[in-house]
Amino acid sequence: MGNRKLVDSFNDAIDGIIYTLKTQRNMRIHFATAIGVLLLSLFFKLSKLEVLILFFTISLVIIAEMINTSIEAAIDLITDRYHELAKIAKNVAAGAVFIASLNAILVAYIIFFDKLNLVTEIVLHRVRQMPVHLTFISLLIVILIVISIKAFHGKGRPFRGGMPSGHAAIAFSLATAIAFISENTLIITLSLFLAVLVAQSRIESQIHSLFQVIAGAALGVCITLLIFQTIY
Ligand SMILES: Nc1ncnc2c1ncn2[C@@H]1O[C@H](COP(=O)(O)OP(=O)(O)OP(=O)(O)O)[C@@H](O)[C@H]1O
Repeated sequence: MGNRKLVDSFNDAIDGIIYTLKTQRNMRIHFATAIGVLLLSLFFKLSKLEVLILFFTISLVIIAEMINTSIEAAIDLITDRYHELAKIAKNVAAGAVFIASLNAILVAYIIFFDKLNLVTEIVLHRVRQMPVHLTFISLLIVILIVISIKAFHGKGRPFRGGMPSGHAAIAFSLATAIAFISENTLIITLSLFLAVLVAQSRIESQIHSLFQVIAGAALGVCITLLIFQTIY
């Protein structure tokens, strides 16, 4: 009987985690980020202490999100009307998640930045030295895919709708150029973030589909890469 109760408690706890994952978009983002960071950590020689800090940081964000969800549910149980105290309770809980997430960004930056910067330099150098014909082939593949899809679903003008997204092409072309010029992980991350924002805004405003944006981004990257391999 005692054993069964323990199993029940485990099941309830896991149900709680699954509920949060199913209902909270932020929790899905935390999970995806945690998986990405853990995968990344496999490629670097982290010390025991660094791994421990990583585990604690990931746990802290997930625990904060779960307590936030729990408080939201408790408040919604008490009232579905506007109440200043309900607002305070929910905002404070959300603030806790925000602090845990900021801490996670700081920890990731401190643990990975130096290691990533070295890898960035090596990767950029290798990509630049890559035989030009490989980039030409990649570009040709992207162009053929774009033309084929345009032939079947052709609509839109070069800078408004249709295939591919011109904005995504330019944004990712600039991000690629910035990567080669700066060779700095932080600057590359920030410029990629801007490019992704541009792409996301095209999808959100329903001017382009995800696929059109990806095609635009691929074109932008390939063309800029070619320029850097041959001219710059
Ligand atoms: N009953 C209420 N009275 C007053 N303000 C509320 C109430 N319910 C929600 N709010 C406000 O709306 C915000 C969002 O609350 P909601 O319950 O929709 O959480 P959510 O969208 O899941 O947020 P989170 O992204 O933090 O998980 C709260 O932070 C609070 O400012």
